[in-house]
Amino acid sequence: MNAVEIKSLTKRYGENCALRDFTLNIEGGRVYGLIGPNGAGKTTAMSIIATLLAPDGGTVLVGGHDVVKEPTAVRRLIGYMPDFFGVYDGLKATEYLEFYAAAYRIPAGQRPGLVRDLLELVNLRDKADCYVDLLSRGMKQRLALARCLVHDPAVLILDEPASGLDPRARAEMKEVIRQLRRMNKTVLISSHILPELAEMCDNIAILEQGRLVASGSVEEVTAARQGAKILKVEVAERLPELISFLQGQAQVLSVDGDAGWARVSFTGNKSAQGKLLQEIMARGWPVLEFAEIKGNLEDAFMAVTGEVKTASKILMQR
Ligand SMILES: Nc1ncnc2c1ncn2[C@@H]1O[C@H](COP(=O)(O)OP(=O)(O)OP(=O)(O)O)[C@@H](O)[C@H]1O
Repeated sequence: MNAVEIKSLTKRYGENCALRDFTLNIEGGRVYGLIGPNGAGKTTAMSIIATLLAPDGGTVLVGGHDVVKEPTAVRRLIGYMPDFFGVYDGLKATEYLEFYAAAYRIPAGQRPGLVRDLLELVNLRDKADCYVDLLSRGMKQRLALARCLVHDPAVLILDEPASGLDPRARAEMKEVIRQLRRMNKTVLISSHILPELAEMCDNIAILEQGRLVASGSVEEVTAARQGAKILKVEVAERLPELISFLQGQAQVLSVDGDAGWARVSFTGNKSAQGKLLQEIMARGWPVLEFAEIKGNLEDAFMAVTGEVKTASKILMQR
């Protein structure tokens, strides 16, 4: 059964269309990653699911309840962690969670046990008596996640929970999310940290300029992109010139040279790859490496988003 059903969701901010006909079904008990570059519409989509923002069109159902018509029922089912949040000064971690437990009308007798369990879950048991404003950023993020779990929601909406964390804090956050999956929670998590999302998520959805451009299991999305392989072309000199040359070639969707070599999104087959290599060599570039990079989530992301940019470029040229 789908825990969240997003259908033809549209949201505009004035002239700016932040979500365009966005449709996605999120199966119960699974972890979904929402990936997209800055401004893709991830926070907008999550705010609508969390009943904090009204859509301009389309529907979102959480546990069968409409976010616009039945916000109270939806709020009972979800825990939402925004990408930016504050913690109250002068409260200890335990008091902070007890405050939220009271707000959710958890009976007073149950609160101490619940708070202990939540602190245990997010690995903050030894910080129970620490003032929250003195916790590290990673600890605050985990405490905020514990806060989202106070009312035992079935669905968690986590907007960039690992942003700004160092590698150790990210690993700890990742472990908590794995634990949520074991607890059979449905989790929608947004991030820019693609390889980490791949490890944590069952499924991914890629948003670009408010549109869903790919969704499915990590493996499916990667396989679907096989039509657009990523080639690594490394040359000893004249890289900018090579990039311009490649951009003008048939079957090249996009070229990125940020890593010191050309990352080419290429739709041709093996023989077309061979021809491309011959062309490059015939023009005198000293080729150090010419290889197909095995697909992973990051490549899929690059290929997909590159494709969208290319598509928009083509449309604009018409
Ligand atoms: N309150 C607002 N008023 C006007 N425009 C907004 C508002 N919030 C978001 N936008 C615009 O809507 C688009 C989508 O923004 P959104 O924050 O949803 O993207 P995002 O994918 O979460 O980005 P990021 O990864 O940078 O957080 C952007 O173009 C953004 O500038």
